[in-house]
Amino acid sequence: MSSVLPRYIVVEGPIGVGKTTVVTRLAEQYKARTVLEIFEENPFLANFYQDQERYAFQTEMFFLLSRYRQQEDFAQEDLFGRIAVSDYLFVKCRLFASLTLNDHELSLYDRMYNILTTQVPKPDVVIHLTAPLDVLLGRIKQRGRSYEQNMDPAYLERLRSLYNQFFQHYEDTPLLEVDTTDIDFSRDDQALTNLMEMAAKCAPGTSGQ
Ligand SMILES: Nc1ncnc2c1ncn2[C@@H]1O[C@H](COP(=O)(O)OP(=O)(O)OP(=O)(O)O)[C@@H](O)[C@H]1O
Ligand SMILES: Nc1nc(=O)c2ncn([C@H]3C[C@H](O)[C@@H](CO)O3)c2[nH]1
Repeated sequence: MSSVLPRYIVVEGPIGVGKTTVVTRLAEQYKARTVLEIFEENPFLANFYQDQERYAFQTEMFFLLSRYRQQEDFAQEDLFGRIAVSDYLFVKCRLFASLTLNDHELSLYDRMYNILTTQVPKPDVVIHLTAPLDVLLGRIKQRGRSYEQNMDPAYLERLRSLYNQFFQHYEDTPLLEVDTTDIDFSRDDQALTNLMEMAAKCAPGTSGQ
């Protein structure tokens, strides 16, 4: 492929769809650097899955502040010559918060979110990965993180449709939507190459030729 590749690519989509898989495989194939979400550090996450109402605010604040910190570091690094690939958009924080927080919590949350979001670097292209609910549940089960095993399918479905709605109206950057039901990016090298070609065609100032 002789195309000019996008410099900063974000991969998004609901829980278990395969974001991290795609990002790490792209990073291997294109010697890119990664900006991966650090969810293991969130001390509230396992409790959140036990009792969402009680732990939602702490969980969302922790994700918001730690992602902000990570984006701040990323913005200061010299990207020259190297592609960067991330498994989240900053707005992910706000999407989850809108699902999990009550009205009072959300209005307090927004005061912080609206200040922080202005500083965040914008990708050249966003890849939105999709899959039906049963496929997501299957991947989450197969991955086997203990605290996710009793995830309410209704929660995952609300998140899935929130992502679909959000990207239907998304205009901030070029967008590529990919149904992953029958594509296994963890094994299929050609699928990964095709994905990068499509992303390059989408991004401004680049060409997939
Ligand atoms: N296209 C695919 N086909 C089949 N299995 C996949 C595919 N992509 C990822 N998987 C598998 O599904 C599971 C979830 O993938 P992954 O951890 O990459 O999802 P994620 O979107 O990053 O999840 P999270 O939102 O929790 O961070 C993993 O076990 C992975 O190996
Ligand atoms: N409540 C909540 N808010 C977020 O911003 C958020 N981002 C990720 N997650 C959960 C999904 C996976 O279990 C796990 C890894 O993505 O962390 C979140 N949960």
